[in-house]
Amino acid sequence: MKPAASLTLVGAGRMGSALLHGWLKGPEREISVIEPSPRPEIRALAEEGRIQLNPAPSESSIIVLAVKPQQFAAVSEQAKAFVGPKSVAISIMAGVRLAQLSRRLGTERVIRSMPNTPGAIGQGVTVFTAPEGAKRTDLSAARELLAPLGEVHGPVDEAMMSAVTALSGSGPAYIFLLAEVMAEAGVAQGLPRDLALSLARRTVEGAAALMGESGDSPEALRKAVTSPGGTTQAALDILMDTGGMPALFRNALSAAANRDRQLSQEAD
Ligand SMILES: NC(=O)C1=CN([C@@H]2O[C@H](COP(=O)(O)OP(=O)(O)OC[C@H]3O[C@@H](n4cnc5c(N)ncnc54)[C@H](O)[C@@H]3O)[C@@H](O)[C@H]2O)C=CC1
Ligand SMILES: O=C(O)[C@@H]1CCC=N1
Repeated sequence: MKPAASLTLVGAGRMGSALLHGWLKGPEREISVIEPSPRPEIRALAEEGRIQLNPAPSESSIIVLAVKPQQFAAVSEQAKAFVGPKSVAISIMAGVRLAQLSRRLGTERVIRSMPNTPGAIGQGVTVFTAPEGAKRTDLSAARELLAPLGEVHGPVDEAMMSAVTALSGSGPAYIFLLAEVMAEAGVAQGLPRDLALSLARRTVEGAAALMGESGDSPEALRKAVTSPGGTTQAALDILMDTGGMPALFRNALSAAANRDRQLSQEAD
């Protein structure tokens, strides 16, 4: 089969590798990976001839930037060598704005996106934004590239991206923390650690799967667990009290969104 348009991934860390694995399951295409410290699995893919690792620069149809935002200024000098008039650059970096991508990469054809780690198993959600007047082909390239990670929303107004990052980009960490602290609280109630961790994990996994399969709202599902005057109500009276989860999450998301805005300033 004829390889599709060439694709260059810059940075094959946690998220870059997740993207790469999705692409390798899709239609055949020429994929280059720029990564100074490749993981063994990336080296193995290069040895199998499925990707080209650290090739000499040449114009690529699509360049995906998956390095840390703090590395972007330095990396852009290198990445620019893969960008030409026929290229579209898609960033998954937190904080780095469309205008900064354009300026550092020397092209107007840029897309800013925010995926999340469940994308590694195709269960993620990604939101993207694009400059006004972006080519339809660039928007569809972004949708196609991000689809292996799961659901894709966009293009949205760029002003939403800090909140998106705070909610769904960082969000999986909040859920993992929930499993951790539920397990610790079970230990405090006298359960053996292994059993507490296993109950917390299965509860988070099962609740997420039920939410997905039933399609019911989180609120309806919560109410279905809560017998009036029962045990759940006793716990929720604490969790939903002033200073409880609603206030904590408002503050936490505000801190994450502010950090995203700070990263934008640092990328200047
Ligand atoms: N981890 C997450 O949950 C999410 C991360 N992101 C964004 O994805 C980006 C990458 O994050 P992670 O994958 O977590 O970080 P990571 O640290 O796992 O990956 C970054 C990779 O970039 C490589 N790198 C460093 N200098 C390079 C260079 N000059 N050329 C090419 N590659 C270079 C590093 O060796 C590393 O493998 C960040 O900008 C982050 O904001 C976005 C959504 C979710
Ligand atoms: O923590 C971070 O900065 C990145 C962006 C969203 C998830 N991880």
